[in-house]
Amino acid sequence: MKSTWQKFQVRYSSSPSSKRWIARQDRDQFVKKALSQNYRARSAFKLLELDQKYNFIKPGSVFIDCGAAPGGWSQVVSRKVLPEFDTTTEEIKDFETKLNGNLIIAVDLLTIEPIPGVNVIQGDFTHISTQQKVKELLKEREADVILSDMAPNFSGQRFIDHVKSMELCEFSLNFAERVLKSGGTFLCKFLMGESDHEFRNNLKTKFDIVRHEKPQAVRKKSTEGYFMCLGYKKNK
Ligand SMILES: C[S@@+](CC[C@H](N)C(=O)[O-])C[C@H]1O[C@@H](n2cnc3c(N)ncnc32)[C@H](O)[C@@H]1O
Repeated sequence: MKSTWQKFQVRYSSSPSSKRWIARQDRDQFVKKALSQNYRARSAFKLLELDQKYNFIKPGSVFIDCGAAPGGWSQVVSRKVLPEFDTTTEEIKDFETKLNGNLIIAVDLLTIEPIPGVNVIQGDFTHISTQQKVKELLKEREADVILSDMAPNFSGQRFIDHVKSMELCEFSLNFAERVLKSGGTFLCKFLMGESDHEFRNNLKTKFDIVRHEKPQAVRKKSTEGYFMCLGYKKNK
């Protein structure tokens, strides 16, 4: 039986650009690791590396994963805090009690195939209506961890992509300020450029620790970076 990746190769391997993309994927150690460990995206290894360094994915917590499709990061969270869900193939009975206080919410413009223990919302995170759906799922709880791996559709123009990416960062920070608990964690992807230092300075007024990270799974030539923010200073 063919894997999803093999089926993709058969369907999309005709144009030169897709051939180049497929060749790059074939050489990529993180694509291979993702396939062998059954992660939907190589980006899972970015989150795994950051969690290994900062240990912020802890059981009994509320996680919001913005820009979650196809679901690699939510898989990482689910596997760590709900390991028993990952191995079961049976229908999970008594679902609520087995969540052990964990609440994982994944949001994306695109559809996300179900992930054990993860609540999926399809919608634009920059829209109030989508954020409202997240708040409804929170049921008055505050979030321990807000993740944003949101990326704009790439225009190929570095400055434009940077600006759009910083806009998404602003939206996720704005949301975080409303639902993140004191001491909470915020992790946000951005594309480096002229204004990221401004955003970083703003983050520094709101969190005890703000680090610029570039995990190994980020491609060398990419301008992508992450702001890892720990210790949210609520009401400051
Ligand atoms: C790099 S991918 C995320 C990969 C994901 N972390 C994973 O591990 O599978 C970026 C995602 O951001 C989503 N995105 C971009 N803008 C968005 C928005 N305004 N609202 C919700 N999702 C958005 C895209 O649809 C895309 O799926």
